Amino acid sequence: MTDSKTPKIRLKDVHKSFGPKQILRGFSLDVMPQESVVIIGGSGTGKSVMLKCILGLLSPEQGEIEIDGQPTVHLSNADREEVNAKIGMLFQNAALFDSLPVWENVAFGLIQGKRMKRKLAHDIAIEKLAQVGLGADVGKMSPADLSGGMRKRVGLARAIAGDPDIIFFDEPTTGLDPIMGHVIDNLIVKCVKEVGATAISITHDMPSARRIADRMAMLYQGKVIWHGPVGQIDNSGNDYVDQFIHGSADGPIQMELLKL
Ligand SMILES: Nc1ncnc2c1ncn2[C@@H]1O[C@H](COP(=O)(O)OP(=O)(O)OP(=O)(O)O)[C@@H](O)[C@H]1O
Repeated sequence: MTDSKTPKIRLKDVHKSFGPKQILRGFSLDVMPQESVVIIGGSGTGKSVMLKCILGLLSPEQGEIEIDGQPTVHLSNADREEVNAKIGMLFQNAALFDSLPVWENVAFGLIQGKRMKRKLAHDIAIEKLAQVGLGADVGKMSPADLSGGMRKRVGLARAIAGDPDIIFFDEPTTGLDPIMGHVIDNLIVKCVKEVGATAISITHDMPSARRIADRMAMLYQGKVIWHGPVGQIDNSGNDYVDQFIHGSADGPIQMELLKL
């Protein structure tokens, strides 16, 4: 058990390079239990790399990542599996298997990871589909026959299927129209609350970020250069944040393309 003052997720001075390319250069961030933090930052700044480091898919060459106060960077495979079993994930493209019916996509982690009996996993999948507003009839369909918004709902149902402590949302509204994006944001907020999870999201969609974040953190040149409650984002006093949230081509952030 951990107390409420222990961050659910702590990244301390994380460095990650690929050859000569330094992507994370001292990334530090604490995410408190049941907090929803959105990471913003330009394309290619390392937001996905940061999530992959937390999941153990990439190994930082310096720094530490703690979950519930426990260091995770050098875990054995078995311990890593145990940590990752606490984490749900909604991928950018929902990453559904078209060869399996919707319910089995939702139940995938329960059957494969938790070795749950199919009947029980099926019933939980139907319950989770209901939580995201989809009926049992959708459970029998192929993901290939669903609209983009429905696929996102199914991805969300799968992310919450194992009642995770932590959920990652990777660009949850990409590819959706603004109204469906809003609906998915509301569902994300509702589901995260119902499960009692801690959430980290990465997105370029500022209206979505404002809806789902308690706090935002801006990544620039491998570090968190500003973080604060979502209500302070418009008065951050940080020129980089201002440029980013207004999507302005002029300002201190010089995109690689603009240098050409
Ligand atoms: N396995 C890898 N090998 C080499 N380079 C990589 C690898 N993974 C990521 N990178 C590089 O790291 C940089 C950051 O990538 P990342 O996907 O984290 O960016 P991002 O901030 O999530 O971008 P976007 O918002 O466009 O999705 C990019 O330059 C990318 O090419």
